[in-house]
Amino acid sequence: MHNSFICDCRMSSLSVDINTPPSGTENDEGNFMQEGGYFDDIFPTGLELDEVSDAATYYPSINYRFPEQSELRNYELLSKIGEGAFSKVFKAVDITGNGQVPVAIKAIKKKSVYIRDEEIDHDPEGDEEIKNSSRKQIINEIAIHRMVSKNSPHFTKFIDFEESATYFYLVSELVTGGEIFDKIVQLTYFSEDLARHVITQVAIAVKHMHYMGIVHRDIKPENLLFEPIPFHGRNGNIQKEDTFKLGVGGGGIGLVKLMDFGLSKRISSNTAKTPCGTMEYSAPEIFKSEEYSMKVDMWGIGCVLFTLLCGYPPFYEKNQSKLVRKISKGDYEFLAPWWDDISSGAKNAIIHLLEVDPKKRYDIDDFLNDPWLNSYDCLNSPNSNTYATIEDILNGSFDERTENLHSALSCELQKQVNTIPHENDSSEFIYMVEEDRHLRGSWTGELMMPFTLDLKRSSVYRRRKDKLFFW
Ligand SMILES: Nc1ncnc2c1ncn2[C@@H]1O[C@H](COP(=O)(O)OP(=O)(O)OP(=O)(O)O)[C@@H](O)[C@H]1O
Repeated sequence: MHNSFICDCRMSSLSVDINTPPSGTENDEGNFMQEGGYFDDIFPTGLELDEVSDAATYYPSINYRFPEQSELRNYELLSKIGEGAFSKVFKAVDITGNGQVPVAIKAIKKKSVYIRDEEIDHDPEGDEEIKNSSRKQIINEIAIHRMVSKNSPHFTKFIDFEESATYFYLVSELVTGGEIFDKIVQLTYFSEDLARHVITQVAIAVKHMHYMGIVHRDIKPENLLFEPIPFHGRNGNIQKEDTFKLGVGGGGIGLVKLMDFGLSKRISSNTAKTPCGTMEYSAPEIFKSEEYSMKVDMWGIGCVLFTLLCGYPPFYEKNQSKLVRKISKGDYEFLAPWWDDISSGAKNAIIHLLEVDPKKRYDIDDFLNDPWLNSYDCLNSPNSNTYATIEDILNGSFDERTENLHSALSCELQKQVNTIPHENDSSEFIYMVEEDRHLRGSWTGELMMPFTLDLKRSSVYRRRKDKLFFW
């Protein structure tokens, strides 16, 4: 489903001047299409779906390097850096003079979103309804992305939005390290300190979301990106983690950012009912159709932590119904020899996260206070080069905000908590919901998101399984 993160920085060779807008599509103010769409107040580049659809015909047929470029107005796509089930993600630059820092653009083909809806909607009342529901999904993703990333470094920053006849374009901060998933593949598994470094930052991000009344619902290593820090594999071996430094990171992983809000949801009463997520990381209550809450994210954190520490996910079965049975019973093991050297503190944290009963499961504050999470092995080894050096600071791999994750945690949380709009005074979100009501057609409840069982890239698992087999 995802391509590896290959940051190819070559400029695309466009054969036309894409700074020149297509004729006949601008209004007097220079805005593309008619103003007044409900996106306009939320997103400066907002466009109305129907008006845009007609405009597609004005585009000259040009051989762009990427077809997604042809209808994109303000950015030039440079290279493809990722792919989701229904989208392609590109490295791009703003061509309107609003900054030269490269950004990431997720181009979602509308048709694929509509087809996905058709597959899962049992009784669609026609195209319009499907379009509206898809649009609602996208609005939801953008609004949540925009809200949560405003005041926290642990999310990819939301930057902009464009809509054309064929695509939704979501513009966000470009994170250059790649996915944590690929790091697990590269290193096979992480030291406990590096696992703490990653999962603490995920927990801070989740705390931020939960405080805003938003549940992410798709926490997995593929949705965790990182800013790189210099990496020197032990003895030149790139598959061995280097020294971990508190406040800096290790294994080439610095700041960690949570992304992909496609399944995120604002839940007012702390509960939600729509089954969704990536199967291996989904909590048992989802399969049991019970009401579930913010605690599903805690299960996701548990699955990620387990995977970071041993290199394979806690639940894996090719057969989906067997997988569901295993998850429902919380049937996982700390298999020897993989878990022999992993501390009881780490196992204890996982046991509390992978607790089948959501009422007994850790909530985000319980996890942030977990003793294992709040201790670092490197602090107990006097000879190790634990802290950031001048070199780290000079080469930018030192992140002041996380100078000492151990103590910065509470300070960071406090800072974030102070800037989070409280549930009741989140006018932006309320506004979005109000605007949603203006959608044509009726909105008939939530979509059932399909489970995506994708272990194609889980070479981690295969590698571990092979090793187990030959052990
Ligand atoms: N801001 C970003 N910076 C760098 N890479 C990114 C960024 N956003 C996305 N990517 C890359 O593109 C991939 C796909 O993005 P994303 O997960 O948002 O797409 P999706 O269609 O929602 O995927 P999925 O099918 O998992 O839901 C990511 O896994 C990541 O490798």
